Amino acid sequence: MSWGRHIAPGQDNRKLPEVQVVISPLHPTRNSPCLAVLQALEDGLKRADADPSVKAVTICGENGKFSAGADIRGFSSPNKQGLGLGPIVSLIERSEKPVVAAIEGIALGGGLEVTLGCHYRIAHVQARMGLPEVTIGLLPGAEGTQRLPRLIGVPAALDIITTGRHISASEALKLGLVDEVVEENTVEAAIRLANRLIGQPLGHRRLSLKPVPKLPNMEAFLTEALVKVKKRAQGCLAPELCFQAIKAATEQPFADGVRKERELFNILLTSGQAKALQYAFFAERAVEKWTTPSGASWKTASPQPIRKAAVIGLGTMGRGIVTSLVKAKIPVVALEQDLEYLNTGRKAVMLLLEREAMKMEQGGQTLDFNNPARLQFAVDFDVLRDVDLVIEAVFENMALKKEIFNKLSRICKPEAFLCTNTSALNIDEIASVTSRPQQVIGTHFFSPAHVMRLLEIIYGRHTSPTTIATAMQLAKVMKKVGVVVGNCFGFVGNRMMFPYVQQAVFLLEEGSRPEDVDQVLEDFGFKIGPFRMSDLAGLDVGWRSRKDQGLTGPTLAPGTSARQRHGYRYSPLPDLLCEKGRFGQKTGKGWYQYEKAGGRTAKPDPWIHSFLSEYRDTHQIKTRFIDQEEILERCLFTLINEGFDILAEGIASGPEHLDVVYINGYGWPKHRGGPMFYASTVGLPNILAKLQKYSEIHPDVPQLRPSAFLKKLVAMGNPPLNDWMSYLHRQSNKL
Ligand SMILES: CCCCCCCCCCCCC/C=C/C(=O)SCCNC(=O)CCNC(=O)[C@H](O)C(C)(C)COP(=O)(O)OP(=O)(O)OC[C@H]1O[C@@H](n2cnc3c(N)ncnc32)[C@H](O)[C@@H]1OP(=O)(O)O
Repeated sequence: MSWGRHIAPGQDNRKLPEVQVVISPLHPTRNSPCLAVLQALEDGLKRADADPSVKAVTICGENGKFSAGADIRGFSSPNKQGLGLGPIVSLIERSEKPVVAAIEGIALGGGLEVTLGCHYRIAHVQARMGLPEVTIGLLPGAEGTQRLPRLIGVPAALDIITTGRHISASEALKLGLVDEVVEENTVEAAIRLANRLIGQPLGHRRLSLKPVPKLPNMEAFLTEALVKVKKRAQGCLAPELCFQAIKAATEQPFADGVRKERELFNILLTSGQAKALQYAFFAERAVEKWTTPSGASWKTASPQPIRKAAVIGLGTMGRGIVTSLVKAKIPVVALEQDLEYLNTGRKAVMLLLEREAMKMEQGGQTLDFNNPARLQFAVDFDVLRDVDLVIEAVFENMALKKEIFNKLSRICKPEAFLCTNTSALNIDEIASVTSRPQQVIGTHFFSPAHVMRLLEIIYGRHTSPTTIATAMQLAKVMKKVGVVVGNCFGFVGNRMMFPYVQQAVFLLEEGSRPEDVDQVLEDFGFKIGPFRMSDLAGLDVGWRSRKDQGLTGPTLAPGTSARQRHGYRYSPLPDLLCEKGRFGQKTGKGWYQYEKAGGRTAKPDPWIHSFLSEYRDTHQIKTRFIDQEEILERCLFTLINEGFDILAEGIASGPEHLDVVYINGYGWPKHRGGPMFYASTVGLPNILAKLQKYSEIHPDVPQLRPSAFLKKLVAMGNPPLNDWMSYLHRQSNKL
C-alpha cells in the first residue's frame, strides 16, 4: 500500500501517514478565505487522484475538528462563496480511490456535505454532526439534500435537515450516517479502514447512484410531514424549502434533484430571512462580549466559580430556576418560607426534574437529582451560609425583597453573590439594604425558567464587573443567553413591551377586537399575540403592579379621569376585566373565553365584543375599522421607538442586545432578526414618518413621539445598524 502526501491548506502536526486532505478549521474567521479552502480541497483531491503512488485518501479536519461548514459571513458578501462545494463533493464521490472521512469534533453544514461525498465515514465517539443551514435561513446547498435521504432514508433526513439539530456520533451510527464510531484516534482509524478498502469496488458507496429508500406510503408521509414542517416554521421560509428539496430527491433523478436544490438555495440566499437569521446568529455571540458605560468589560472581568447555589421562593419562577441549576449540575439549596410551601414547591420541582430527566434520557443523557448533595430543600436561612450565589425568586414586592436581601447580607458568606429575579424593580434599591451592593445583580428569568433561553442580567450602580462576569458565566452554564443591561424600570424587555401592549389596548378602545390584533401580530410571526399572552401570564399580574403604582385601585385620587393619568392617555380596560374576575386562562375568562378555568384553548368571546362596544359608548369613542397595517405599525413601531431611547440612555450597549432579548424572551420571530434589525429593514425614515403621523393623531400618547436618537439617525442619513452606536454622541446639524 502506498499513501499520498499530506495535502493541506493548513498544517497538520500529527505526523500521520501521508493520506490526508485537511479541510476548513472549526471557526472560519471573519475573513476566512473560504474559496481558498475549497480550492485547496479540490487541488488536493486532483493531485491525489493523479498521483499513482496514492491509493487512498482520508479527509480530516485541523486540530481535531472536522468543519463548522461555510463561513456564514460569506453568504452576505457580494462574492457569494459556497456554491462551488457541490461539484467538489461530486469530485470526491467519483474518485476511483477510496475516500474515508475522519470526523472529529464537529462536522456541520458544508463540512458534513463533504463527508457525504466520501465513500466511508468514521466518527469519533464525541463528534457531533448536523446540517444547521435551516437555522441560518438556508438549505444544505452542496447536494446534501439529495445525498442524505439516499443514505439514511427520507424520515431521518427530513428531521435532520428541517430542524438543523446536531446529532451525536452514536445517533449517527444508528441512523447509518456513519459507518463506524471510534474512541481512539479517528484519523488513524480512518487510515486503517482506507488501507483495507484499496482495490475494492466503490460503486455501491456512491450515494448519487443509489435510489432513495422507498416508504410504503411515501406520498401520505410527505403530505403529513409538510403540515408539521409548516406548523413549526411559523412563517420561516427555509424549513419548507428544505422539505421541497428533499421531496425532489424522492421524485427526480439525482442530477435533477441537485438542480432543484440549487434553485431553492438561491431563493433562500437572496431572501431577507436568511440575512435576518444570520444576523441573529452573530448577535447572540456578540452579546457575550458585554461592556458597560463605566468601562467594565468581558475582556477584563473574570467570573468566580459557583460550586453551590441557592434559590429562595419555589413559585413558578423559583421551580424553573432550581430545575435549570440542577440540569447545569450546580448543587442547589431550595428555600421556602414554611413547610407547607416547601412541600408544594418540592413536589412541583421533582415533577419538572422527572420530565426533564425523561427528555434527556431520549438523547442518551442522564440527570441525577435524587442526591441530597445535588438538591436540598430547606426552610431555614442558616443553610445559606456556605453557598456561593443566591437567586431570590419571591414575588414582585419591593418591601419583601428588601427584607430578604437584608437577611441574606447578614447570613451569607462575604464573597457570596446575591441575585434578584425581578422583571422591573430597581436593583439599586434592593442592593441598598445589603452590606455588599457590589455583589448584587438582577437576573431576570423568563417563564418557564427551565425552558426559556433568555436571562436578562441587570447591573446596578455598584455592581462589580466580577459579579456581571459571574452572572454571565452562570447563564452560559445553564445553556441560556445572558444579556447584560442597565437598571431602569422594566429593564430592556418589559420596558419595550409596555408601549406595545399599551397600543394593543388602545386599538381595542378605538375599534379592534383582541383576536384581530393577535392575528396580525401572529401573522407577523410572533408565537403568540399580546392578548393571548396576557391571558396566559394572568391579567392580575399587571393589575397588581398598576395598583402598586397608584394607577388604579383604592389609592387613585378621587375625580381622576377614567382615561387619563398624569395628563396622558390611559386605558382602564385591563383593570375593568380584572375587577370582573377575568384574569385570563387561570379563571377561564380574560380577553378570550376558555373551556374551563385553566383551559388553554382561546375562543373569541362575544361578551368581550359587547363589553367593548358598551365601553366605547360610555366614553363616546366612535368605533372605526382599523386595518392590519395600522395595528402592526402602532404596536411594533412604539416598541422599536422605546428601543432607540434605551440605546440612547446606554441601558443596552447595542441594538443586538435588544434583538437577542426579543428573540429569546418575547417570541419575536427570529427570521425577522429582532425589532431593531427589523427597523433597519423597514428603514428608519419610514418608521420616523409613521411615528410622526400617529403621534399627531394621538398627541396624548408620549410613546408615539419619535425618539430623539431615531430622529438623529435619520438626520445622519439612516446609517446601517452596525454603525448606529457610533452616531450616539456625534453632532448633527440637521436636527
Ligand atoms: C472544505 C470543506 C469544508 C466545508 C466548508 C466549505 C464551505 C463551502 C460552502 C458550502 C455551501 C453550501 C452550503 C453550506 C452551508 C454551510 O455550511 S452554512 C454553515 C453551517 N454551519 C453552521 O451553521 C455552524 C454554526 N456554528 C455553530 O453552530 C457553532 O459556532 C459551533 C461550530 C457549534 C461552535 O460552537 P461554540 O464552541 O459554542 O462556539 P461559538 O461561540 O458558537 O463560535 C465561536 C466563534 O466562531 C464563529 N463561528 C462559528 N461558526 C461559524 C461559521 N460557520 N461561520 C462564521 N463564523 C463562525 C462564531 O461567530 C464565534 O465568533 P466570535 O464571536 O467572533 O468568537
